[in-house]
Amino acid sequence: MTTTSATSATSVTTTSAASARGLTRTYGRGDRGDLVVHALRGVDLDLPAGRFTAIMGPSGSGKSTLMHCLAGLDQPTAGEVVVAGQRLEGLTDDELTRFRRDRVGFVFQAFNLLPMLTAEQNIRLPAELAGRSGRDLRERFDRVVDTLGLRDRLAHRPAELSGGQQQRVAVARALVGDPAIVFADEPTGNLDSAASAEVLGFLRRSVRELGQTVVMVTHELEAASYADDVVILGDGRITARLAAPTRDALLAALKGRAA
Ligand SMILES: Nc1ncnc2c1ncn2[C@@H]1O[C@H](COP(=O)(O)OP(=O)(O)OP(=O)(O)O)[C@@H](O)[C@H]1O
Repeated sequence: MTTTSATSATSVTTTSAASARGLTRTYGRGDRGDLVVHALRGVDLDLPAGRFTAIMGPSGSGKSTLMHCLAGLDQPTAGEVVVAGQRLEGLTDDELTRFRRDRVGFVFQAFNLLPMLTAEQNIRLPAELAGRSGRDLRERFDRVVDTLGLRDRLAHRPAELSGGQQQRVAVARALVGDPAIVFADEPTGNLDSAASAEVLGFLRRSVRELGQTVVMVTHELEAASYADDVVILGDGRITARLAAPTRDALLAALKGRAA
């Protein structure tokens, strides 16, 4: 551990946007002679609401597995996950689908916009599928669109937008349903540095101005520098947790030594 570790309490508290206790994910079955992979080895983590947290670590350290378990996209082998006060263990597939639709926003490396829909239709679609409508949705839509600077792009289809603009549309889509937490998986992986800076700046604004909780997996030091907190994984465990780290502190923690 380079700095403060995650809390060592044994049961999950529900005041965080997301918490994990003893989160373990193993792939493969040793009894068939397969290679068993320990993707997560008992992770304890609390992600405070209203903050921007980056998850970093070497390839294969468990970042995506952690995010998928927290987002209800993967089932842990053992341990507890609570997101927005909801314990995920024991939920049926339908309940998990509803939970994700209603409480979680996603931003992926590939923007995953529907090509035949305009930016506005793409942004509204998940909230409308979740049955939201009326003044609350309109007000939230306006706030998100203005925060992301998309007002003059709403009638464009994805093919008529730059990569950075498409990712801003994807961020708006994730935010418009007012989710308890937004998970961003390498959101700048397909963007050049100018577009990356723009998208990261908007993610940070969504935290500052809309009170959003954002968790982002990234390989990029530059991207992590936009976060309030950085959690570093190594071989399925948290090896460091840093608040607003400098680039040098982050590099040192990634290399497993004090700055
Ligand atoms: N479905 C799966 N079946 C078997 N092994 C898996 C599966 N998913 C992930 N793993 C293994 O679990 C470990 C953690 O993988 P994970 O994708 O979470 O790491 P990561 O830190 O996100 O890596 P990267 O930065 O390369 O995306 C790796 O050893 C990976 O090969």
